[in-house]
Amino acid sequence: MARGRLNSSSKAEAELPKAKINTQSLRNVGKLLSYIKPYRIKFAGGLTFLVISSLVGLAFPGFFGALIDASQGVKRFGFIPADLKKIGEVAIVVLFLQGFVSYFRITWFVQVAERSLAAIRRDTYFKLITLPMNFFANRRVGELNSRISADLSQIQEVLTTTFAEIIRQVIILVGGITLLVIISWKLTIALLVILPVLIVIAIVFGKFIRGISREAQDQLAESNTIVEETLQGIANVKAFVNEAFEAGRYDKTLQRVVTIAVKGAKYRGMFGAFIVFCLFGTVFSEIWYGSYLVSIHDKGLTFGQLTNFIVYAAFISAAMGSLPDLYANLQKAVGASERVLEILGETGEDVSINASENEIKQTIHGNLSFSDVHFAYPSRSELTVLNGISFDAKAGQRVAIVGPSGSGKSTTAALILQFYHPQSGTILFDGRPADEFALTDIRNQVAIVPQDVLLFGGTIMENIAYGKLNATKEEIIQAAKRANADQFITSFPEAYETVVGERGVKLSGGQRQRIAIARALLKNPAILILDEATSSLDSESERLVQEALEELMKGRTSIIIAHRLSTIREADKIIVLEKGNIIENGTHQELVANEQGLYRYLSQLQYDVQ
Ligand SMILES: Nc1ncnc2c1ncn2[C@@H]1O[C@H](COP(=O)(O)OP(=O)(O)OP(=O)(O)O)[C@@H](O)[C@H]1O
Repeated sequence: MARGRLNSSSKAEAELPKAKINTQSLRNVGKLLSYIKPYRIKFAGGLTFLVISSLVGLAFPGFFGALIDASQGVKRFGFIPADLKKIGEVAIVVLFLQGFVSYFRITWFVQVAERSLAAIRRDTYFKLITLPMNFFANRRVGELNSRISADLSQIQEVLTTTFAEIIRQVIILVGGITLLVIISWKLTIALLVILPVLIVIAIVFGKFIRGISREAQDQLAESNTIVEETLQGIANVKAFVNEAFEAGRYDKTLQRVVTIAVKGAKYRGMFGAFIVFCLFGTVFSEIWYGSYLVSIHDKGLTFGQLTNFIVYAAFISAAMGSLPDLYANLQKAVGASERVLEILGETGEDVSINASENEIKQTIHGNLSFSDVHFAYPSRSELTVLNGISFDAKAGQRVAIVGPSGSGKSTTAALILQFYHPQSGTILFDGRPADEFALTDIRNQVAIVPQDVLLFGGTIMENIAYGKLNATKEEIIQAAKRANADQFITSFPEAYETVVGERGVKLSGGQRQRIAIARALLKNPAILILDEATSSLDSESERLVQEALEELMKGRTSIIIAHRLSTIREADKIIVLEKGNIIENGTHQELVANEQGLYRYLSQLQYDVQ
């Protein structure tokens, strides 16, 4: 499973799929071009300079011919004298202008592309993080990540380079052929008969060889996966004494890489021989025929014209050779744009990109009710997860939700946070339906201490401040003290500046939980959801976490998703869920009194009922 996933992502990175270019797909891409609009003047300037620099680039070899002819006393163009010095002076002015135009063309294009791309990146990222949870249920993170990296980089390449290159090469191709015809139509016909055939063969052959090297790359990725897997699970490999097995497995894939690479090398060699023979053969034949035309003085060519011809022929062969790759790049960018547009077209949640607009407008005091809530996850609509749930939590009360795994406890929490919306029934805050509140008002006044606390790569200080971004240092330290976290934090040499997360210090489960509690304390919510960790902590850590939780729960409505029943005896109300139904409801004392009840049974499993 893991291997398949890793492979497919490395393949995706190697080659983005191409899309068909038609009016519909171009119209779609046109929508992304609206990001260029603010910079349209620069873009138009860049385009104009591009056309000028391409035309000048095309005209420049004319000087070579003129120089050679002038050296032999032949005057090529009426407007350029047959004087080496004068030709040199004109050429320097043209070169200077060309440099000037090229500089602005490149910097302007890159400026426009970088700025518009940053705007597209920002919008895509913002859209992604404000999309409803359900969107993420159906997609893999890796896939979404590639939208922001690979797809947008492809669009960027087209905007910065490919687009300009296509225009330049087309101008060179059309202009070059026209000039060739003017110089010598006989040589041009000879060239145009051979060149396209050669180029088509070269492209087809090149594609075939690329296919083989991609196959070798995929195979190599497969072998890298083995290394990754075994190193990650090295303890397993050693425990089962499977070193020899893994080495054999790795060796087998390496052999396959070598076989494919050797096969590729054979074709590559043939390709090289073909290029040497045919391409140089063509060049030789052209020069041979050209020299013959020069030798028959009356209807023939001048030396300068032959030189020009050779240079232009090189230009147009390069243009013909590069266009297929450029076109393929364009196709990939069209595909990438369509995928990015798909995300931009999704409907996001009602969250503003301006933090000031997300501030609390309506205060919630902490009364929470579920009224006949029915819910099924949109991605699995056939499975009813909550089947008519109704309960009340008055402001300041502690309500515990217990029940077997899969009974719908976490789903209830997700609904309180408005991650999903019930198909029927209502969730009420202070007696008013949730949809009468701004989404951000609800989420700003509900905090969750999750089972598995995710710390971001950054300092402990920053991680606690995630609960209130504008918190002062004193507030953060105060929250950490109340969460029983200050002591362990200050025991690190860098205290609050200690970097945690993937590249930093690893914190224990209990320490991470206390950071999460400090975060929630800073947020100071009216309603608190505690998703109790399933894995138990050692008793000292447990005591510290429990104390911190007591501090956190003070004075606010707390919904406790409990796995260990010992922690909820003092709850004002315990709701017992089974398969999405509330089957029991009452205080600990009331529920253990029910001899046939599920709660009593679950309690007996964990400890003796008292
Ligand atoms: N994102 C989701 N998409 C589809 N189905 C889901 C999703 N999350 C949970 N479910 C399903 O909903 C049901 C209830 O899951 P939920 O996580 O609410 O149970 P739980 O009581 O919290 O379980 P546990 O104690 O194991 O955490 C399960 O059948 C689960 O498979």
